[in-house]
Amino acid sequence: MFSETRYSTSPKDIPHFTNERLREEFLIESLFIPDQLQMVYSHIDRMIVGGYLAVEKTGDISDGSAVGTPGFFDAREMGIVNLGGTGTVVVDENTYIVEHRDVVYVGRETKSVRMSSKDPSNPAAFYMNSVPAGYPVPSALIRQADSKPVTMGDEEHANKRTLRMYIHPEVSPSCLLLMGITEPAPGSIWNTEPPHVHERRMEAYVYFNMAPEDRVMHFMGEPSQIRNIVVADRQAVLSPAWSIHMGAGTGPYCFVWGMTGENKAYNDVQPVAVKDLL
Ligand SMILES: O=C(O)C(=O)C[C@H](O)C(=O)CO
Ligand SMILES: [Zn+2]
Repeated sequence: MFSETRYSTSPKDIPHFTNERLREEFLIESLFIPDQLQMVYSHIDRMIVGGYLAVEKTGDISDGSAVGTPGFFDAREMGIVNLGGTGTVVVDENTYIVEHRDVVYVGRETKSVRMSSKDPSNPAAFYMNSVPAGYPVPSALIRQADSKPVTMGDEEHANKRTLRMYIHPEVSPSCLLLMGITEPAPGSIWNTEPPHVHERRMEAYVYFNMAPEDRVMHFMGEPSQIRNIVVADRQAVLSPAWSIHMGAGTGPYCFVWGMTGENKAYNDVQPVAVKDLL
């Protein structure tokens, strides 16, 4: 089921990494291959990052042998974000019509998830984050209109953006998964400023709605050892608890952020002033 398994990395290793090694550890390049479920198992808080580009076939997630339980969701929850055209997600007996930027929450003890597209010429692109969950929460469709928007930053710093919370205690509950989508305002290029670390949670990003020729310069690492990863459309990045994360795009972009760890306290973060980055 997993195209790759990634193990955890110590921040002490980062100064010794080549660019290739940095990309190998933290960048996930190919999540959207027509009709092939792509799943990367990360040992960073055991988050699974997945993608399914539904063209002709229906993608199915039910078998748990790869995670060591009879069913995939016997001890896991998942968030599914549609980055593409209209699709359908069937979670056991519930059928959800999922538009671009809608999110489906799948709770622990779900038996099966089936994903398909309405129109193969404009396929749905389902992006997934799945993490261990201690108790079941009912599955739900969270439409963009139901998400909670928060506007941050300003034009002077080119970091004005709208962050939308979807899987979040104030919007739609989960066990330990948090997910949302951030979009910079036209002309703003920076996300997540000031940067921060969150010692008690890891994070994964997928960048999307980018022109093929554009790139996001994603910055990561301990505040005193900043590195960058060049990221293209629909590529994902893993962000360990010890790493800052911020990025600047050469053109318009959006990104999905997903987090898990000890808590769901979105504000349990330690900001780092840009002037302190080295
Ligand atoms: O632009 C932002 O700021 C974000 O989107 C922040 C992420 O949600 C994040 O890093 C949450 O910890
Ligand atoms: Zn963060």
